[in-house]
Amino acid sequence: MTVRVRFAPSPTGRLHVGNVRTALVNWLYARAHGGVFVLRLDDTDSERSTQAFADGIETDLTWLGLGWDDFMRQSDRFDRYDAAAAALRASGRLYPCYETAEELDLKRKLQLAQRKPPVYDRAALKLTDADRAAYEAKGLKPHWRFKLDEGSRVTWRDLVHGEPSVDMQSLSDPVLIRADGTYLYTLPSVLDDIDLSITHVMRGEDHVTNTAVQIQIFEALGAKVPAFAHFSLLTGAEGEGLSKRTGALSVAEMREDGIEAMAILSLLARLGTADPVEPRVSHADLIAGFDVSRFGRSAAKFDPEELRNLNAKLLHVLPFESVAGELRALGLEAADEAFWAVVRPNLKTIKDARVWWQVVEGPLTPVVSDADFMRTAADLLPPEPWDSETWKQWTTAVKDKTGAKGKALFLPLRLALTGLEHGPELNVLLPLIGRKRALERLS
Ligand SMILES: Nc1ncnc2c1ncn2[C@@H]1O[C@H](COP(=O)(O)OP(=O)(O)OP(=O)(O)O)[C@@H](O)[C@H]1O
Repeated sequence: MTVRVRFAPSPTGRLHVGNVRTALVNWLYARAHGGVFVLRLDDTDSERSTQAFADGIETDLTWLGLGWDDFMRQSDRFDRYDAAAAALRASGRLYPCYETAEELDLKRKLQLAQRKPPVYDRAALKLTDADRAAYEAKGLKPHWRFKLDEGSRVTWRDLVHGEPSVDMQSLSDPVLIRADGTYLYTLPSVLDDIDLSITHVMRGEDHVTNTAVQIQIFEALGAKVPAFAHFSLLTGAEGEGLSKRTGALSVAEMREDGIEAMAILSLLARLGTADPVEPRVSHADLIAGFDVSRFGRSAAKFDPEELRNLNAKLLHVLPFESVAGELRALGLEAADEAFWAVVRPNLKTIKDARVWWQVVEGPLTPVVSDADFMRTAADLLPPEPWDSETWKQWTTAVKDKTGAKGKALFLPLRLALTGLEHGPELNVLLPLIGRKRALERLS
């Protein structure tokens, strides 16, 4: 059996890290099992879904390297949903209800006052044809509820949650179709999963109750029920919930800030597991380290500070080939492997490379406090070619001549050569700066 999984966001905002964690576990599960990863846009809500957000989701996934093998868009499939709804009506599992929101609210309040669970009382099932005709004559349109098989608990084997079990008597028959004829998420999602032959539905814990309901819909439609995995939801660093609509912790913003896709993925692949977070340099590395059984049920916090630290750690080990494109995009076309090897231990984000490129290439304003000292140092600069020994030879000569040592020797030279107090090791930086520019800066 080929594993087939899907990531199904609604195009109502840019992806946040919680969405991406769900996309990532699906993608990794597909790749680790030689399976198929489907991107499905849940865009039945035409008021909040936009093409721009759909494009944004594709841009984000592509940038993250989470490519999809198949694509589906719910707004293309209303005929299919209508046909399935008709079949459910015919079998008596989908029934029309005419209560207004106010009436339902009142019912709930009464039930709560009587210490009863606020579950829909199925009054609509008792309506006669004449009652329904009377509602229609008043211009009322029905919403449609799925009749749950309330006799039993629904239980399933969950790759993360063990064996969750939902008491169906505690649930109201869910509305599948609103009075304006639009579909809620529940039914289209099941039909898409059936038609895409999805074998594993892997999503956030926000869907556990949906799953119990959807299992009954799969069964009512005579379809095979897929396996499920519900991952704990990621929160922000303070435990706050995430929503695409607020735009917080969006990957688009992280990319703007110069964070590496692999840093985001490395962190998300480990949050919610007991395994240590470590930088992964490639997708192949992530796949090799992936094990769905490592994910636990406790909520996991996403800390932007942890991401920034991991990003720095990752940059320190990334080979030049992995960043050549990014350096070009920053306008550093001539940056080469030697430059990368020298500067990468000093980077927090790739954007910092621009600072060091300017330190190497100039122009910069040297900081010179003692002109005589610099003149002496300039006179002692060895002839080229330079290598990583040159700095030591030169500073030893300057020390012997001037008597300066330690910080008093190195800091003025660094300030003159780079304009900055800190930075890459000068033994490797000096050969990149070269004799001509070094002389200009010392004088
Ligand atoms: N905080 C989260 N952590 C992990 N997964 C999440 C989180 N929020 C949503 N998801 C998952 O992302 C997928 C896409 O969900 P959805 O488009 O509803 O995202 P959302 O952020 O809740 O959207 P919106 O804010 O627009 O309602 C679902 O599988 C959902 O379970």
